[in-house]
Amino acid sequence: MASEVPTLFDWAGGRDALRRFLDCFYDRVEQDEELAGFFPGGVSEEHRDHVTTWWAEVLGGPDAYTRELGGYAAMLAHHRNLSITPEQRHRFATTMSLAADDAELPDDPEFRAALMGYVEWGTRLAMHNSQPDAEVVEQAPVPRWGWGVAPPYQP
Ligand code: HEM
Repeated sequence: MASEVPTLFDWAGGRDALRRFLDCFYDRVEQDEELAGFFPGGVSEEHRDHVTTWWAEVLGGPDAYTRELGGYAAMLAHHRNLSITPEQRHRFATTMSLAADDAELPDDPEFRAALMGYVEWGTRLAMHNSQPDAEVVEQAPVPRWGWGVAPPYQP
């Protein structure tokens, strides 16, 4: 039954696992010649914490980004005018895949396909919205990502 399918948040291992993932990611970003320039002085504790809260909500956990951190509009505002290039977007996305390995997130094909589906979607939107002349959707709910076509196989 569909109601028995776990959320991606629970499958990942909850907030602690997502924080581990994002720490591995931003530790790589800080050393990356393509991406480090976005975060002068390094990626702050506050940034790591806020982005973890975002990811938790997207993957089906608590909706704290919406309730406490300004929701979609706040996230959007952080990306405006960053002028992300296709090369930077690609590096960002592939670095997330490496960070998922570093953090030892579940490596079943279904989970990783769903995770990287969101990364591909999110980075393309971030790149679009970051262009100085972008037409953007200012108000939208925080997305809720699911398993797509391949939930865990449960005989
Ligand atoms: C799946 C894709 C992405 C997600 C989920 C994401 C998530 C977020 C969130 C939630 C924030 C706001 C944090 C807060 O509330 O304090 C943020 C800020 C930021 N993001 Fe992203 N982001 C993505 C893609 C990108 C890309 C592709 C880049 C650049 C290559 C980028 C660069 C930044 C920067 C520089 C900030 C901080 C801006 C500031 O503090 O003014 N993001 N991101």
